[in-house]
Amino acid sequence: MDTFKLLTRSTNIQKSGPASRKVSTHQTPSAGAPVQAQHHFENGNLSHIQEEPEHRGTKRKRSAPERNSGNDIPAQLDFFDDGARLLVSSEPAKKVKWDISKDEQGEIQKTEGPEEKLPELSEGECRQILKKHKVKITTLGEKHEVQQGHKPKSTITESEKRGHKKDPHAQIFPQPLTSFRQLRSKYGISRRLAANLDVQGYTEPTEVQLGSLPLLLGSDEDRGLRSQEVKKKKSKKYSRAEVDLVTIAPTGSGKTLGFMIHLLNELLKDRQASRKTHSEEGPAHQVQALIIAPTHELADQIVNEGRKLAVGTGIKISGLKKGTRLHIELANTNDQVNGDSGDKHPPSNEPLVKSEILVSTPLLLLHAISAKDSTALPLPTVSFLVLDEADVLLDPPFRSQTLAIWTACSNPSLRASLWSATIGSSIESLAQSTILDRRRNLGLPQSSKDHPHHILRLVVGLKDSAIPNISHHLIYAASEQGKLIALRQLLHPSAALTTNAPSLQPPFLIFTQTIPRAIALHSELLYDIPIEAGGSSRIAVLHSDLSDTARSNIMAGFRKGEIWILITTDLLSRGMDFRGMNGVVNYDIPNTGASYVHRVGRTGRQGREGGVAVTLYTKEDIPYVKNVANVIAASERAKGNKNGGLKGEGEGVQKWLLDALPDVSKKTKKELKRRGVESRRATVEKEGGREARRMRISTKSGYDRRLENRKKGAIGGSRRRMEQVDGEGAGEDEDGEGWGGIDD
Ligand SMILES: Nc1ncnc2c1ncn2[C@@H]1O[C@H](COP(=O)(O)OP(=O)(O)OP(=O)(O)O)[C@@H](O)[C@H]1O
Repeated sequence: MDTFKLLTRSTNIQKSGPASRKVSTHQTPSAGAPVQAQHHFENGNLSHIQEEPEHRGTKRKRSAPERNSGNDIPAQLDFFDDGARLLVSSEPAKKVKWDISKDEQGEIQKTEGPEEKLPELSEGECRQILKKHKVKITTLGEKHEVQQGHKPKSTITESEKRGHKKDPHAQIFPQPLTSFRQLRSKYGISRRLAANLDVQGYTEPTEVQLGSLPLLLGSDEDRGLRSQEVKKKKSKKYSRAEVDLVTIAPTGSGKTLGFMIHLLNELLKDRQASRKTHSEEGPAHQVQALIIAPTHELADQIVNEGRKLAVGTGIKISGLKKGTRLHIELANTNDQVNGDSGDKHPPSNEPLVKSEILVSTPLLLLHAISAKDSTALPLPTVSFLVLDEADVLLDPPFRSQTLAIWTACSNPSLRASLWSATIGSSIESLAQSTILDRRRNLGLPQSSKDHPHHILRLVVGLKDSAIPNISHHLIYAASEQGKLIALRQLLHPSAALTTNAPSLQPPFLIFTQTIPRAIALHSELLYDIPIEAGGSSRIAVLHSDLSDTARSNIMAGFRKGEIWILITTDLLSRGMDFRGMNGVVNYDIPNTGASYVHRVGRTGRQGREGGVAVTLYTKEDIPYVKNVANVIAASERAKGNKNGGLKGEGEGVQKWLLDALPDVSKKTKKELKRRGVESRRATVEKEGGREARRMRISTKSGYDRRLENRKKGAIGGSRRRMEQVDGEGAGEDEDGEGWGGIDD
């Protein structure tokens, strides 16, 4: 089953270099055009950018390794290529040699190749590079000391010219990160971390990393918030970035790596600093960074990714387990409640969770820090809070939990960063006010020259839009039965040859609106895969009503390629990174435009071409489907498909359809977001079951169903009668007397 092993992003920590990745020669559709680290908006890569200033006559000495020319991808990133190509194209001479051996203290002795020492780019060059990669960074919140010279003239307002206060939403142009080498040469990340990045095959930053890492790792000069002249005068000492960051970047663009590099670097620097000042480290493995994610599956994935980067650094990353308490007193209370003696956890400075980075869902973490009266106990050791999929975490039902955790982070130097492919303005404002209120409540100074604090927003590409490198199909299926027929057509390998249906090869995900619908669809499709191909074991259903163990077994099966088709709810719509995912089927339309963006973003990751997103809709969906149609049209426009996107037959959204679909009112949108299409929630108990019958997932006619039910009833009845007879006989001995049990 090598074909489907492409999904494996996780389980084992990679020990060897990218060239030794097990690659398949099989070309799946989503292998498509080769993978590029930067992909979404720029056909070229950074080599173009680096050439440009030279074209314009700026002399720049570059010791950086050459990148593959043109649109050739770095061999390390071409997960679908065959081994031969990897051997031919990887040029060992140009790779940094990280000959790492550990000494007794776990320190690294290494031999490094040449480090990339690029001179500072001028403001114009920064602006050009960021623009080319559609990276836009603005300051939010407090008034900032933005250098007049750092602002494009066109954005300087009349009042600013007259010397009034500067626009708080000014665009800034930080030094972009044009290669991962700069992480070491310019931002001084640890050698081990740099080596781990190299081993994992990361050489070229993606757009979101290009923009976010200088903001998080650099100084105010690197961020374009203070003139470079100041920097030249000052020695470049380590100082923690006083930046809270809101990042909005497309699905699959590498946000996880962005925040993980930042956290690991900060924690390693902290450790180094505390070694220097106290000649010893602080308490080992104290929780210093929290990463909150909406689902267990995503939390597990983050832990896995983090561990690969943390190999050999001594930094521990773990996922919070059910029932774990973060405070000694809470753990002891638990013991007392459970009748334990209480001396299991004698008061000490030993942390209960021995990890520097803790990843959790909001509810689990809140339980871990909540006292009996439900108040959240403070987390003073936490200096970093990362909200992955921040928009969903700051929306009901997670909002109150997330805010309670945020408030519990009482460390004055807490830095927060929020990441998602979709963050609406209301969530952005909530984040901003939470940051500012928290500072006020802690009595921290507002941003000033001496205590600069910035809230920055980074947007990559078109805000809140679906990635342009997948093909979107919006298919009208009239009724529930029609949807099932359409789905079976998609499942049939020859569908694309005989009809206009898009080609959809496993592995793929199918999303439904509710858990009962996912279960119903699963039992309907269970026997659609021929026995010779693995039969019912190839298809599975995953939802939050399953036990944790069942959930992780299914995830492991899907990642290993044993399961080809996974039916699920929005549980897996966010953050999950399955390599080589060929498609996504929205069996039920998503509740919001953002939900569409995230669901379809499970394919086409890292810029892979060939991913397919199919959305089926019925006449019940017509009042709501414009939400989705608008997102598809925007994505097609981003592709350069000006007419609204009729690229292939049945692909995208045709303009006439977009015009014909009714607009969705604000009220309806709100209701839809909360409940989905109401008729799909109907149960047999309601309305005499009529609506439920209409929305049922089944191809069987009413007549067949009645026959089947009668048959089932008859079988059930006869079984009950048999049991009754058996029951009457049971408990009687041969003499017909009741059994009296065992005498003492
Ligand atoms: N610089 C890079 N070069 C090559 N691959 C990268 C790079 N950065 C990240 N990746 C890979 O890209 C994939 C997607 O990354 P990630 O899961 O972080 O995306 P994301 O932006 O968080 O997406 P989502 O919004 O869906 O959560 C991962 O498999 C990751 O290993």
